[in-house]
Order: sequence, then C-alpha cells, then structure tokens
Amino acid sequence: SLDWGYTDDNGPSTWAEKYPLAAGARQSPVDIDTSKATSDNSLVDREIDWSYPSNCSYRIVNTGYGWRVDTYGDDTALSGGPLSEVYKLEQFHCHWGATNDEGSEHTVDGKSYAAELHLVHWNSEKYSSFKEAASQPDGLAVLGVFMEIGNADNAELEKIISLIPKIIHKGQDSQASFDLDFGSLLPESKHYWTYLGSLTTPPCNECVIWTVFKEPITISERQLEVFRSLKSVGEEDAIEPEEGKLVKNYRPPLPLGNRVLRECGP
Ligand SMILES: C[C@H](CNC(=O)c1ccc(S(N)(=O)=O)cc1)Cn1ccc2ccccc21
Ligand SMILES: [Zn+2]
Repeated sequence: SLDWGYTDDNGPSTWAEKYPLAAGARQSPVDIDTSKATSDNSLVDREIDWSYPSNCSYRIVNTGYGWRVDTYGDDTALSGGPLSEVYKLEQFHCHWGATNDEGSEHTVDGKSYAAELHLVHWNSEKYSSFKEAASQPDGLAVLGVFMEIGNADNAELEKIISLIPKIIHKGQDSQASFDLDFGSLLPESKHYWTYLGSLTTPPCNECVIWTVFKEPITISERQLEVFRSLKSVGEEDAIEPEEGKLVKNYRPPLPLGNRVLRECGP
C-alpha cells in the first residue's frame, strides 16, 4: 500500500507519524481568513510577475497522488510580489475532491473551491537545484489558483486532460511537449494573498513562499471527472476496476498560527 495518501488509513491526519515536519508551525494549506489579511505597504504595487514560454511543458506523469506536468525552467521566471529573487518554474499539478463542494487545499473564509492548481517554482538565484531549494525556508514559490466549475471546458486545461487517458496508472508518463498558454491558466486579476508555508504533501518541508490568487479560473465538470479517473496504483496492482481511483488528493487547512497573511492587489 502507499506510504502516505488520501484514504482514511494513510491520509493527512496520519502523515505526522512518518513525516514529523507535517506537525510543524508553518504548514500549508491554510484557511485564508480575509479579516486577518493585512494590506500593509510592504507589498504596495509589488505585483507578481511571471513569464513562461508556451513550449516549456515537456512531460506529464501520474505520481500516484495526481498528475504533474514537468517543465523546462530555463526560460521561465517568477518575481515580484513577496519574492526577493527570481524563481524558475519546475512543475505544475492540481488538487481536487470527490465532489465539487471540496477539492481546493486553501480555503477562503471557510469556502472550498472544486480544485486548486499549483505552479511550483524554485529559487535558482540562491540555490543550485530544486531539491536543494526544497530544504530551504525561501527555496520554493508556489502560485495557487482556485478552480471553480464553469459551463464551458477550459481550452488550455483540455490539452492536459486529453493526455490523462495515457497515464491512468501510477508511474505512467507521456512525453508530450505541448504548447500551453499559461495566461489562460492564471486569473486576469493579480489580486493575491501571500504567507510563509510548506509543501502540502509529505515530507511537508517548510520551504514555500505561497501566493494564492483571489480570482478563480473555471474548469468543467467533465474535465474534473477526467482528473478523478486517475489511479493511485500501478498497472500491475491487480485490483477491482473501481478501486484505487484518485477521487480526492487535497490536504485540509492547518492553523495559520502567528504567521502574517498579507494581501495585495486592486
Ligand atoms: C519534496 C520533493 C517532492 N515534492 C514536491 O516536489 C512538491 C512540490 C510542491 C508541492 S505543493 N502541493 O505544496 O505545491 C508538494 C510537493 C522531493 N524532495 C525534495 C527534497 C526532499 C527531501 C526529502 C524528501 C523528498 C524531497
Ligand atoms: Zn500542490
């Protein structure tokens, strides 16, 4: 069975047994209590700037915990906002729930969205590899984008979704350099919240500067169902067809504690 996961016997409430960092004071996700967000001048007009060439995605893989698109970081850049250095895009992935009223990791005043997209970057100015950065307090910068159910398919996401039937089982991957317009995967408004947190999966390293956009993007119910068709087990694990489906892969919020939650944007 999986070392950790999202079922009752290996889910988030059990992670701290094998991954002690999961019990830390700087964990993610958190509930974004908008009354606690400070819009102090520290971020005034420090908008988040990103730049991704459309051909930077080269592989999609089933990690057993969801899908992940690996990217060439060389010509990518994330800067501004709460960041003091330029970060490079390493990968992006998504979290979702079994039903549409749950699925995001961050919540806003207790409200969950149907899913949440994470664009994972690392501080290539200060560190020499993603792995090294993932053990540093300012090593990673993750952009969180809420996804809500809309009537239309999200055309950019469709390029990813069309590859999922090739990676149904854990460990499968598809080398597909597909052209992606990241502009359509990010909201129009650059209004965001930011705080210091962690990876939301084991080993839960407290190495992430989080930036969560306020405005969601949309995904269709059909597209979300395709995410839920992924399996957390390999092809060789002979189990019942309905078993092992990744119907949910989100960690519920952890206490913000005495961390500062800052807000920026119009
Ligand atoms: C963490 C790394 C594997 N995990 C991730 O890269 C990762 C990235 C983003 C998120 S999220 N959902 O927060 O955006 C979660 C996990 C491997 N790795 C790197 C250093 C390292 C040290 C020990 C064990 C594994 C290690
Ligand atoms: Zn994530």
